[in-house]
Amino acid sequence: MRIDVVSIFPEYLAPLELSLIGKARQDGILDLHVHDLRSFTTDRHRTVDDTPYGGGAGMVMKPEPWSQALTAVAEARRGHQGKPVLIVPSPAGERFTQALAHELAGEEHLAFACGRYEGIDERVIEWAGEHFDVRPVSLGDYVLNGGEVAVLAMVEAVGRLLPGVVGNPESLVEESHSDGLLEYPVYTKPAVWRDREVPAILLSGNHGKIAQWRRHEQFRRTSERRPDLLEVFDAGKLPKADRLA
Ligand SMILES: OB(O)c1ccc2cc[nH]c2c1
Repeated sequence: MRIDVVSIFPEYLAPLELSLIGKARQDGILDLHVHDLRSFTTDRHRTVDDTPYGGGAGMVMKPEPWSQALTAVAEARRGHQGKPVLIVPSPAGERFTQALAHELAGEEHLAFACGRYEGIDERVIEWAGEHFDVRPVSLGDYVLNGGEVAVLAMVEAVGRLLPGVVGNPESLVEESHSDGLLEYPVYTKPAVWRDREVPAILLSGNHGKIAQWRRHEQFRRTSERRPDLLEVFDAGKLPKADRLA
């Protein structure tokens, strides 16, 4: 299996040189490549983030460096069958489970996009679908500062399932858990990127409507990706009007 990881902190992935995963790499079972996102920027300051449209705290990762990095990753496997899987660690993703680890262990090529700040411009996730089978994935319903720790966990969970990695295959058994709503999508400049526009409401300056839109997006995403979470959320008896239209 080939694995590519894109991060602004490539040194965060150093632990993958250790222990069973490190040995799997030495044995040629795992072919791991880590890429620094900043090497795909073109400005003097190697800028990877900007302010969020619609306001709010923090910064959002710019789309263009990501498109350059992910294009390079996709081209590394040109000529191979099917689209590689792109895992985007995110608190707003499908839940990572042992079943998913087993599914991913059957793939020829996995790519991981490590977000930071408030996340990656949502249009990158949409665009990447042209080159990858894109899977936003959450380790569980808590928030880290970026995707790297999640990648370390997932690479270990998947790598250990590959034949020849753990000494005794009998020892491969595990579980997982969850509650709450998923995050809304985030956007930053430019307002139009590769013919994809930022939702107009986020440019309106109407903070009430923006908050309403973001709440709706949370329910839309949770309904699409984590319906199991809605049952837990409804236990709080939220008025139906706040639900999806
Ligand atoms: O909790 B997480 O899995 C996670 C993943 C990516 C980002 C980017 C900014 N915060 C993040 C948290």
